[in-house]
Amino acid sequence: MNHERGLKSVVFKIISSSKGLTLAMVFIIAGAIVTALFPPLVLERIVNLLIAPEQVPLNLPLAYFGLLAISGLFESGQNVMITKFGQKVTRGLRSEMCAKLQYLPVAYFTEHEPGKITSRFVNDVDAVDSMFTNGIISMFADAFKVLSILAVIFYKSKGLGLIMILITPLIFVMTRQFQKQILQAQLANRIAISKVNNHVPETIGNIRMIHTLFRQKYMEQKYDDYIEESYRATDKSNLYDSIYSPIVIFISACIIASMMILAALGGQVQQFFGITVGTAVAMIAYVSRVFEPIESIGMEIQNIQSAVAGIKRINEFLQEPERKKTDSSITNRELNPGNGPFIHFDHVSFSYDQEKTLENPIFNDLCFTVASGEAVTIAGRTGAGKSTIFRLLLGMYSPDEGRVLINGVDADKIPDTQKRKLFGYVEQSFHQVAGTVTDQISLFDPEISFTQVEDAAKLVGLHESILALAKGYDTEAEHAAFSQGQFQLLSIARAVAASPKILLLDEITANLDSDTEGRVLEALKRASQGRTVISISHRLHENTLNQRIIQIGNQTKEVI
Ligand SMILES: Nc1ncnc2c1ncn2[C@@H]1O[C@H](COP(=O)(O)OP(=O)(O)OP(=O)(O)O)[C@@H](O)[C@H]1O
Repeated sequence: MNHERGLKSVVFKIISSSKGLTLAMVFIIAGAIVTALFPPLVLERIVNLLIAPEQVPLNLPLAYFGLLAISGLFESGQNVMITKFGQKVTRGLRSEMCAKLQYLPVAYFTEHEPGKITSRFVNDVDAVDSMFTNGIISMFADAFKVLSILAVIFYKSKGLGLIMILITPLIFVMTRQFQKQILQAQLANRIAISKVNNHVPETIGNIRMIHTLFRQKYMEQKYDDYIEESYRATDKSNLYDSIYSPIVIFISACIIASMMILAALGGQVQQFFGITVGTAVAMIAYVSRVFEPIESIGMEIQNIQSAVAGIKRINEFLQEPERKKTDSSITNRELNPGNGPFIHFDHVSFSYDQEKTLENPIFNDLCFTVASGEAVTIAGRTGAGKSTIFRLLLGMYSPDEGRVLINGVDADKIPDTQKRKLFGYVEQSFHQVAGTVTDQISLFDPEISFTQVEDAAKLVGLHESILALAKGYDTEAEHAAFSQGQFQLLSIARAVAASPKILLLDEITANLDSDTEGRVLEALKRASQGRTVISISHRLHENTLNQRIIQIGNQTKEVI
């Protein structure tokens, strides 16, 4: 499956997978636009009959109320459908982005802060949602509403239609100006409020220093300035808000009054503007209906504008290059140790920064082998590249030159499906997942049975402690009061649960006291039986597993 495509094609895919919903939405929007035009036309007929004077058939007022009700229903339906459609797009987009995450190379996660990635999923997707629910679709619906009203007015009276066509863009420009001013004031208010919110904890946190250095007046003044800023901004926003409506009412009254005056004039003007009393009533109804969608279009444009940046960022995220393809034909059997070296770093050169590969590589022509069942320790100063060796072995990165081989197979070609049966990776600290104690060990892997989970816990000596918990293996991990050492044992159990051939141990006793360290090392000895073990250690004098040591770190040709 290709996940390297832009937002546009993802949205098209979501839309085409929900054709029924899209068609229903288009139908309901069209219904809302058309049905809103009818009630004033019926009113026109009623008034004309009353003026005639003629009997008004009962079905006309009934039709008027019926049409108003249908139009209201379509209007509500439109809102429901647009929201539903927006939710559908948002859900589809989030799941597409989540799938994309799985295909990104490890480097992406080191180069981008977690907060920023999360913000793509939360704020930026919300921006797309608001673009659909309160932006582009409603904007088209409102634009059609305005156009259809103008068309009916033009059809009824050319002169009045022309006046409306000339005035509508002016009303739109005025509305946008008001909205921009209100938005600016609201933004200024938000900034002022965030300053106020920061100021309070800052004052509390530094209260002793403020007293000692006699800065009370200064802090008080700053607080007053911020709330004054917020007060002014709110005041401005309220002012624009409160004068907009009377202005609109005044303009609409002026339009209606001038229409009526022109319609009442005689001669040539009468021909151009002339309307019946009934039509005049209908025109009044139409004019008052045209302002609402114009105001909405302004807000929708604003929503679209503020969504643009988020949409751009999501687009970039979706188009991020994905990690190298693995070879799905590689089977577990191919990774069973054979005659040659089990692990082979074959003249490996590597640098994280591709542009500086030649100037400053982490490894330059690194060579070493590890036999099956052997236990080795990688040693070297901080930053020498010990963890990088693990990352290359796990296939997270590819060497710039040379090959990293496991039983003759390139490590970066090994598919994810084989990794757990091949590697058990124990890190310095335990990373808990949401779930039970069993889940901590199995990591929700359906191929790991409960017996395997239990065996792993027994192997590391945790079985009894787990049974002592309120719900044993079914205890939620957050309610299991494990010590740091027990968490590290859990980490080893997790690593060996799938019976991997290779154990990678990254400074696993670094954060433990000597007593706990002893227990963990004992568990480790048991877990290492029959496996190839590579450890990273700073404390070589404590190399209790009596392993061969591979020293790295002089950045020159290294053959070990
Ligand atoms: N994702 C990364 N992107 C760029 N540089 C990195 C990345 N990870 C590590 N490095 C750099 O590569 C070098 C080797 O890092 P590595 O973590 O392999 O060292 P280490 O020997 O395990 O260090 P330590 O003993 O401190 O854990 C360091 O200079 C580190 O800053």
